Amino acid sequence: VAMAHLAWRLAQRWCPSSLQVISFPVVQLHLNRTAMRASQKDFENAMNQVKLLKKDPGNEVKLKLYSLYKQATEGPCNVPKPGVFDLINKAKWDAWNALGSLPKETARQNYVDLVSSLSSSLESSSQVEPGTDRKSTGYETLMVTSEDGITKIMLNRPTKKNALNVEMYHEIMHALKAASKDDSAITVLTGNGDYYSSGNDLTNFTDIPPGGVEEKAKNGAILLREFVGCFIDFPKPLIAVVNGPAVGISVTLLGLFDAVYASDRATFHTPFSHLGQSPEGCSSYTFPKIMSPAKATEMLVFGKKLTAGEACAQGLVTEVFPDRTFQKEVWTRLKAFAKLPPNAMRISKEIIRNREKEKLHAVNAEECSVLQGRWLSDECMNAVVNFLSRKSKL
Ligand SMILES: CCCC/C=C/CC(=O)SCCNC(=O)CCNC(=O)[C@H](O)C(C)(C)COP(=O)(O)OP(=O)(O)OC[C@H]1O[C@@H](n2cnc3c(N)ncnc32)[C@H](O)[C@@H]1OP(=O)(O)O
Repeated sequence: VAMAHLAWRLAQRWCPSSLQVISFPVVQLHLNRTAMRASQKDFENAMNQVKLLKKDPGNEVKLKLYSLYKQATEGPCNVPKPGVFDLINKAKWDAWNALGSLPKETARQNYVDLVSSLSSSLESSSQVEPGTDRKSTGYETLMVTSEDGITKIMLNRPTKKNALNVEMYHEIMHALKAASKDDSAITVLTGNGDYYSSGNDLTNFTDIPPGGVEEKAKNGAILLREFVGCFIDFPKPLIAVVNGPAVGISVTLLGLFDAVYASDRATFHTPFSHLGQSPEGCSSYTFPKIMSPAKATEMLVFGKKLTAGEACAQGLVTEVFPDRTFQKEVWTRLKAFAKLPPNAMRISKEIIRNREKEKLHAVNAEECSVLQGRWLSDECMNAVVNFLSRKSKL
């Protein structure tokens, strides 16, 4: 009820017309002109594009635009948190604050990317020519764009640190299936905001079906198996652009990527024992192979959090970049990769991965079955309850 009320209040305040709503940060842009540096022109173009949007992008997107704008121009949230009853300003504050210490440059880039995806998605689909560069949305929890031979799947719940809710699992599977068939050469997974992903959304455990917790655990295991299976079978080069901290399943899956580029702000944390859970994403097989059994045990059993540099030294991360230049350097490199002959890349990936596939599917099935049992354990239930009742964080 509170959320519906908030959405209604936001709509009332911000939506007399989409231009009026979204032009709010444009005005401030001019006041903050001096804060702009290298990509000021792109940023200003993006602000202008926003004014030309024909359809209202919705409150969630407007909050994102607002927070990225504030972060890009003023840096991390620097104003006191509004009171609980000041719903609109609290929503805006929450969105801005959720960006944490995201650098101004990255916020500007994310703003430009977001506007770019909106400009395309909110126009008539008849303007999209088959075979040309395109951007697609229709996703609630992702931003998916396809250009320069790269399909980019961006996890897009920054206010929840890109935690994977059930909808996001389904949308990622859908986006991967679409990417496997589109005309892009490579596919990239990344996160919007200051986190890459905080892993499984722990509120996934709260929606109990009529069959009770057993049915919930069984459904979770089926979903997880299908989800991880999509990564095992993905046919094109799959690259993770780890823009910030990664937790849980967002870390374990990295063992199934073809390359992992990380900002030096990223950390890698798999606190399964703390959560009464056990490894997934085929990490019980890939991690010992990648980094040695003992190092894998430190991560997967003892929950040791690695810095980006440590993860790179262990072979989980391919290369680490300074956060300041991360986006620019990585995307320049990816654009060059995407120009390589796509069939050759696909075939080379196949020959590297194929002999492992059967094993990976078997490991996935076993991990899901073990996890199904863990989700019913007191250890796991207590950990989830503690998080949800704000008694614990990682
Ligand atoms: C069906 C398939 C299942 C596959 C299983 C996979 C296993 C895993 O992935 S295990 C890993 C699970 N993840 C966690 O345990 C992380 C829990 N989150 C945290 O400890 C903290 O939120 C954080 C350390 C990630 C960030 O702390 P910080 O203080 O910077 O920010 P917060 O105020 O806590 O977060 C903002 C906002 O986001 C919500 N949130 C963040 N992560 C999650 C999450 N994993 N699940 C649910 N909600 C999450 C957090 O509650 C805040 O929400 P509110 O603003 O509404 O309070």
